[in-house]
Amino acid sequence: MNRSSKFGTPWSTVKSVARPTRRLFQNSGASRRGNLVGLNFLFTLTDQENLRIAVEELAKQPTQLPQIDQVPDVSPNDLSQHGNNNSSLRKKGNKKFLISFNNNSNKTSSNNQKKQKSSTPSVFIITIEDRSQLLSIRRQISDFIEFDQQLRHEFPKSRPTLPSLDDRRKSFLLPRHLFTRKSTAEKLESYLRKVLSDSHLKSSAVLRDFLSVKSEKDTIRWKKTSNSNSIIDNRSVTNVVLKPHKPHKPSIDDYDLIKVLGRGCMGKVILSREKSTNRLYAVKVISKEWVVFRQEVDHTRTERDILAIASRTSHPFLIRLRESFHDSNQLFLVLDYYPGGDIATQLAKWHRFDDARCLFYAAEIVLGIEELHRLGIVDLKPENILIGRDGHIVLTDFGLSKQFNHSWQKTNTFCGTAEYLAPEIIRAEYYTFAVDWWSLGTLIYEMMFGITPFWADDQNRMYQRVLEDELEFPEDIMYDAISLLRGLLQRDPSQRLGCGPTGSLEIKSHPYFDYVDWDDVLNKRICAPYIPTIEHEMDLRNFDDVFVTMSPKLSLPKRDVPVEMQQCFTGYSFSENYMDSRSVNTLRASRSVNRSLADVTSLHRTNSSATLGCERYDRTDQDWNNSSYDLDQYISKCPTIMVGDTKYRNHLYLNKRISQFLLDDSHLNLADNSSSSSSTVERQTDVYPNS
Ligand SMILES: Nc1ncnc2c1ncn2[C@@H]1O[C@H](COP(=O)(O)OP(=O)(O)OP(=O)(O)O)[C@@H](O)[C@H]1O
Repeated sequence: MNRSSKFGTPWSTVKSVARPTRRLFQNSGASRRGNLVGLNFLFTLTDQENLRIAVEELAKQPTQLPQIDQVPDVSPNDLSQHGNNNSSLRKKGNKKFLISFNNNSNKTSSNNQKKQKSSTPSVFIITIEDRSQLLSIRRQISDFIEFDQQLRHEFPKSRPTLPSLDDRRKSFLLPRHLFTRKSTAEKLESYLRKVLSDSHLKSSAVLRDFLSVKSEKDTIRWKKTSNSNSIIDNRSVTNVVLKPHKPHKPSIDDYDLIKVLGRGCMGKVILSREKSTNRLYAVKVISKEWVVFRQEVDHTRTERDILAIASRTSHPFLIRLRESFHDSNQLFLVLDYYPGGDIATQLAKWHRFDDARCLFYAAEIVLGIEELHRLGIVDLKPENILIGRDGHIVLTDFGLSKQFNHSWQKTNTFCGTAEYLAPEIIRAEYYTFAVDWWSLGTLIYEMMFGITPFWADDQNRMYQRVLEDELEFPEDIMYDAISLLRGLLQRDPSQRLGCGPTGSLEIKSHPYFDYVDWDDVLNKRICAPYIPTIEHEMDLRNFDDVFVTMSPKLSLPKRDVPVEMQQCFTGYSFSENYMDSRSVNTLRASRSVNRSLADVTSLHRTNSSATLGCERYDRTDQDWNNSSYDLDQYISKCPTIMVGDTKYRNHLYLNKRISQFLLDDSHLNLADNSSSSSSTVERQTDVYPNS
């Protein structure tokens, strides 16, 4: 295929250089030299038609063997000497041949040559062109593999798979007519095309990082804007004056509000369509007026922080926050839309679930809670479990720290999910991750029997029952289920299932889950026993009519939020698209330093990824550098949790400690730390300047 004609790009100007590029993500000296490295190709995300992509393999550099005329002449006598280890030359006509008299060295040398040949990595030139820019970067296969792994981590659900890049075996196995030999470059090209045509992937930080300028050979050229005929401005990127990129500031105007899906204490959740991508999201709208006058600022900030932390990990069973922003009256959380409704609505419809459904949901919820605990988050609200189109669930709406408040009675008057509260919370004692295992026990009980174990008409009576009453079961229940529920609904948290030294493993290895392959659960390889009926995109039958018939319009505030109170919401904005390379690196680093972090924080169940939310919290905050006072104040207001024998102020405090630890490069032993952090600082100042 003639790529020049296909893309109209000056392929002839691309020189065949077969030098291996630096490893991707590994910022070497060049990266610290200036603002060249790390520069992004800001291709027009919505302008797919004008996006041109090409991948071409550079000719391999010939293996470096000694030049024939550099090898010294050897007398024929030398050839007869046995045991001569040195390579010698024999003349044959005009030609000279390299001969070795030592079998071993002969082998080694040819092995070395082979090795050298095969270890010379292929280098691919990726060219991407849109209306205004032309990107030309060099990557190796290993870079693609690393990129694919990053995507796999960030987007476990949907992403194109990196093709098998070695097709030799297939060529023997497949009949000839079925075997179409695609070059590696073509395979990589179609892989990249798929990535770039996925609206989520193409705006991800991982892709942004992959397509950024990493070495001096990588270039971005700007086309002359006056001429639409794809004329490239020949100035190299190094001498173009770089204007800081100001990302689009998200607002509710980016969405068409369609229908109300639900309503809670905090506000409405509205099914909305993002105008630029045509995708549906659930936008949670919270009135600032309500937040301020009900003194719920901390709660709303905590919710946003926890959502941001959870979004980082792309866990299959945790809701994903796409972005958050605010205007003068409202706060907005843009979440993935789950069309199957929530478990509460399902229970209202079916009253109780069959055994298979209970086991299926229980297993997925266990993994969701496990992940929350790994992130240092407690306080799961189990009634907030949403069902996806495929029947799998996600946990949402976690992190309302109202349940962490010491003055719990006061919190309770605000909005309660009292049925799931663990006895230690009701007794206003310090509590640990154990509270979530109690809540899980309550939820499984409810899914099995259609009623919570200590249900009562009157809330106070319910608390009393939670603290005192015997746990009762209907007669026809399986022994394993009874044993699991007794274990989870232990009043003494230290005796509760899941709270021993092996943590959640205690639950996962309980006989109730005997036939569960946890790896299959995590990878969603188990078919959901119930698939919600959804006939078309706008089918809202799984949501309560009471909400669906409400007006999706944003209501105007009855009174204005005082100007001085507006600053409470500084830094509320978040976008998953701005997870910069620092965060990616930190995430990678966090895995490698997990053990030492656990030592530092005495938090055996918290993983340092918890820092990411805090990092975002810090870094999206425009005035963060001057606002450590605010954070301290914020932390001081946060309720306390117990982790082992240590008392902590909520997860943010932990995050801050771990963040500081991570930011101290000496612990990390990462080559790319210093440079990546500097690029972050550059970029962070651009994020939502007015937020
Ligand atoms: N991402 C989503 N996809 C589909 N429906 C959703 C989504 N998020 C929320 N909902 C619906 O909206 C309802 C209310 O949402 P949510 O619980 O987050 O609001 P809230 O104001 O925090 O409520 P709460 O009173 O529990 O604090 C949910 O029960 C669910 O039915």
